Amino acid sequence: MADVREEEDEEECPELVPIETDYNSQSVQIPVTIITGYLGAGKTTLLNYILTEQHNKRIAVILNEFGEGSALEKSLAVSHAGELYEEWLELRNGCLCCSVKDNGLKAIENLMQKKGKFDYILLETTGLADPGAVSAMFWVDAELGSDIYLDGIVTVVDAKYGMQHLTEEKPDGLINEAARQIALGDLIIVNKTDLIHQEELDELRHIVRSINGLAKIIETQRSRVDLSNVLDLHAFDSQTNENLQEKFCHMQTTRPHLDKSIITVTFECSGSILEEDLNQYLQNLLWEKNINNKSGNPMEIIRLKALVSIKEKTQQVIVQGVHELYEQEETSVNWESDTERLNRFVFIGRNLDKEILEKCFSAAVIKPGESS
Ligand SMILES: Nc1nc2c(ncn2[C@@H]2O[C@H](COP(=O)(O)OP(=O)(O)OP(=O)(O)O)[C@@H](O)[C@H]2O)c(=O)[nH]1
Ligand SMILES: [Zn+2]
Repeated sequence: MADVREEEDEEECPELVPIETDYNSQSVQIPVTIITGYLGAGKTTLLNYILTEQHNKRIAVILNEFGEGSALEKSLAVSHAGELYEEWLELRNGCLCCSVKDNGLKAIENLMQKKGKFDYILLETTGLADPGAVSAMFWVDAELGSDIYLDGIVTVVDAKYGMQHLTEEKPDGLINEAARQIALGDLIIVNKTDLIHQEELDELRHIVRSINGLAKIIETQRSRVDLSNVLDLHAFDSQTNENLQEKFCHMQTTRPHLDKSIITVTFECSGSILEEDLNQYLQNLLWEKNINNKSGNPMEIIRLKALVSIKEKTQQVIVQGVHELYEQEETSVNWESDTERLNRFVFIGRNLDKEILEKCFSAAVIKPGESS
């Protein structure tokens, strides 16, 4: 990594080269951004756009074909029958590309060996993939976790067909893939706006927001989006803390728009919680699934973010969750005073009931002034 930088900066006076802590630290962590979205929404168009834009990064692109029988149409990919993954291609700006057939982890390991050659990974999922399962790859493997981190999930929505994808009924009450992809997005790109009228666009935007009350929504044509909106989002680590604080102020619980629809629920609750009680609350919700809504249906959490106050900890703790996986991380931010500790939660999922979610958490909280 250092060699690459030196080559680049060869002509410059060394004293003027800014010190980037990332490059100086022992192990450089490489961010991975997952690009998801329904079939044909504009994911590859977005990848190509990112690669050709000015970004001063060496980007590795992984095209992910988990479980898909059909051949990739990608002009970027090279096909070699019978091989797990395919040749690396050199792209513009020294970027790299490879196509992953089955085992995402293997491909990333392969990538890691070439780590010196790039500093960002973009992973395009197939249109029907559950980005939650893909993002889990970066959470379950601790060793990998030390080299790569999940930066964010970008969901591309087809402005013309998005509504149709979202309203499609699934058998046996399964979650609609298009809705799940929106629920998991940290950034949602509503693409192909050239193909629809403003009123349709407003309606689609409204539905997207009703599903995900947390994500930033951007409208595009040909997936042309300012790269600062896509890369380095830090959506899954404690650097989001400030960001999250600010977002909470604007965010509210959304109302369902479609049948069995996915919504966002937010709430605040003051006080502190014992770590074991927090784990119990999250595990009841995510693992046991024994917290039901008023109709008796278990709540299904797809995405969760929270800022919590753990008893005896001076620092704010951030909780991140995707489906059954969750993680707590201490932030660098201290609580200002013991009396003003405010826990804040965002849940995105199905069959959610704000009142019940809040009540269950609140029951485990030690209110200011109370002793445990
Ligand atoms: N009219 C219009 N067409 C677009 C726009 N963006 C992309 N397309 C076209 O839509 C088609 C699908 O785009 P891709 O980028 O391949 O979509 P994808 O999500 O990667 O598709 P899959 O990988 O097959 O799921 C291509 O023919 C693009 O040229 C847009 O903003 N407007
Ligand atoms: Zn594609």
